[in-house]
Amino acid sequence: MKLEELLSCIPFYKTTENVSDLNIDKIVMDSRKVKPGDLFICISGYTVDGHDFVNQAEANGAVAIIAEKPVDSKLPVILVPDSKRALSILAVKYYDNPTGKFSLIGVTGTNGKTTVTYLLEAIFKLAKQKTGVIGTLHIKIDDETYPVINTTPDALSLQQTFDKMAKQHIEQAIMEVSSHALVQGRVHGCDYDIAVFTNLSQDHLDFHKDMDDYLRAKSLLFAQMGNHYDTEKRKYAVLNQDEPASELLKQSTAQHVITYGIDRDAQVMASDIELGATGIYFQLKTPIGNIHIKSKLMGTFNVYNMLAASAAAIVSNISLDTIQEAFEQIEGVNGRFEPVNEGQSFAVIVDYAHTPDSLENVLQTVKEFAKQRVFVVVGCGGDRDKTKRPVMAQIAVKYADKPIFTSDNPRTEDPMAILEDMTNGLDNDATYEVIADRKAAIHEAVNQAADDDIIVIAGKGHETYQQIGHTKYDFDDREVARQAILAKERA
Ligand SMILES: CC(=O)N[C@H]1[C@@H](OP(=O)(O)OP(=O)(O)OC[C@H]2O[C@@H](n3ccc(=O)[nH]c3=O)[C@H](O)[C@@H]2O)O[C@H](CO)[C@@H](O)[C@@H]1O[C@H](C)C(=O)N[C@@H](C)C(=O)N[C@H](CCC(=O)O)C(=O)O
Ligand SMILES: Nc1ncnc2c1ncn2[C@@H]1O[C@H](COP(=O)(O)OP(=O)(O)OP(=O)(O)O)[C@@H](O)[C@H]1O
Ligand SMILES: N[C@H](CCC[C@H](N)C(=O)O)C(=O)O
Ligand SMILES: [Mg+2]
Repeated sequence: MKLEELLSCIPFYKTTENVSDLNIDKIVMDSRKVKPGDLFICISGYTVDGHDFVNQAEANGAVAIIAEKPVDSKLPVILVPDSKRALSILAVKYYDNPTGKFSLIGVTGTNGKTTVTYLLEAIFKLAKQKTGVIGTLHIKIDDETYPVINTTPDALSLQQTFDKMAKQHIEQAIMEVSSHALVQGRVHGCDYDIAVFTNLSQDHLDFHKDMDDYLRAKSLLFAQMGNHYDTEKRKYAVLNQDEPASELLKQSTAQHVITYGIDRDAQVMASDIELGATGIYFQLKTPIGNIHIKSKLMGTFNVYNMLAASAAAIVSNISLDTIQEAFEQIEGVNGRFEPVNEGQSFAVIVDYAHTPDSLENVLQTVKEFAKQRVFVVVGCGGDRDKTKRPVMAQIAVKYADKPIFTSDNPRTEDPMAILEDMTNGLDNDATYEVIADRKAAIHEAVNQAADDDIIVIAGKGHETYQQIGHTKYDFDDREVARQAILAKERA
């Protein structure tokens, strides 16, 4: 591509020399990945500054540099005021605005994003649409999956993925949009047709100043929906009416709003909810009719997830029959309320609850049908929100008969210091165990469990590693639990 044509989307840039004859192969933001002919864009990160790697990009064959401050280079340098902002705009231009070529749903909120995207994928697939999914579990294009580092990828990888989706004729893309991504502009230039909000509760207060700041981050998704009132392709904000935070999101969008809820009057509602030990039943009331829903998912929180997905599906012209059938067919989501069953006489459930609200929801759900004791094996991630640690410990002690505090992903923190943050505020008479080694903690819970007890192993869900320091070691809660059960049976 001609560099000048690519740059036509950027106003008032400056160049150190004339670039009108220059062609670039592709845009690259990591100097280590530059190949001859590439354009290297310098991004100031949280860890390092991409401007410090210009020489490496040059040595790897870059033909030009985009920077937001002067750099020492023999190559032509294009100076922009904000290279992170320029990155997303250039990526959209380079990949020819891929999200204009299919319908795009963005899902944001503290909890439930992965679940809602999974539900929507199942619905659209049943409606015979070709789907693309981007989120915590993977990138999935039709039936092909690719690994991910972030829930929402950086702007360049994102537009590249969308381009791949467009080339494979994806009709409906569904993605999780994290608050980090919104603040960092990773989704600038995405043309959302529908933006879905699940809920807001405490998380990421290491990154966001306070809960207001966190909510403001979420509101960016709704503010970024374009202004199209085209009746052929309406845009919708799907909001949780029972969630006070939705009020600000409503104010943030100029688009149509469709609400869902259980407690307060909404356009898409659930009533006559029955929460069983093997699933949920409820009446789904919508502007286009009412249906009965039967699902193997568990807990009131999953009723909310199904409401959010139903509302987004309805405004995408999916029939109620399809929604009903999709929900009935769906097995659990990978690592969310996932049972580990080796025929043992007690239940083991692996869940991705890593926030106070999700932990409370899961334990409440389990308590509702527990015949005997509830165990919880839980820790908190290192290099993440420290303020959620004592709250999660309080919740564990409140709901579980046997809380066992352990390590999640300690990352660069001392595991014992994280455990102290968790347990420091607990009452003196609180009963719990601390076993820092996660494998040992899971084995202990399994060994102690008697008939009809329930063990919840929370926090890591689908993760197949444990990050200690900068190293990721193989670790899968489900596999470790399975081995523990088998070892107990052998003993
Ligand atoms: C705090 C944060 O958001 N960090 C993200 C950020 O990393 P960073 O700013 O540290 O990047 P950096 O290492 O300083 O690099 C800066 C620039 O220099 C370049 N570089 C670097 C080294 C080199 O040799 N050469 C070079 O050119 C890099 O390619 C980059 O362009 O930009 C990276 C690329 O986009 C992200 O992968 C990374 O996410 C890290 C892995 C992360 O853990 N993020 C978490 C907090 C996060 O974003 N989580 C949310 C989900 C949260 C939730 O839903 O609960 C998510 O969307 O994943
Ligand atoms: N609507 C909900 N409200 C509260 N808790 C929920 C909800 N849906 C799921 N959960 C809980 O949160 C955990 C994570 O769910 P899910 O992976 O769907 O959320 P997420 O928003 O994608 O999380 P992440 O921010 O890590 O990507 C689940 O394992 C469950 O414990
Ligand atoms: N997207 C979340 C995932 C947390 C998962 C939990 N296992 C942890 O490591 O804290 C984060 O990066 O904060
Ligand atoms: Mg997720």
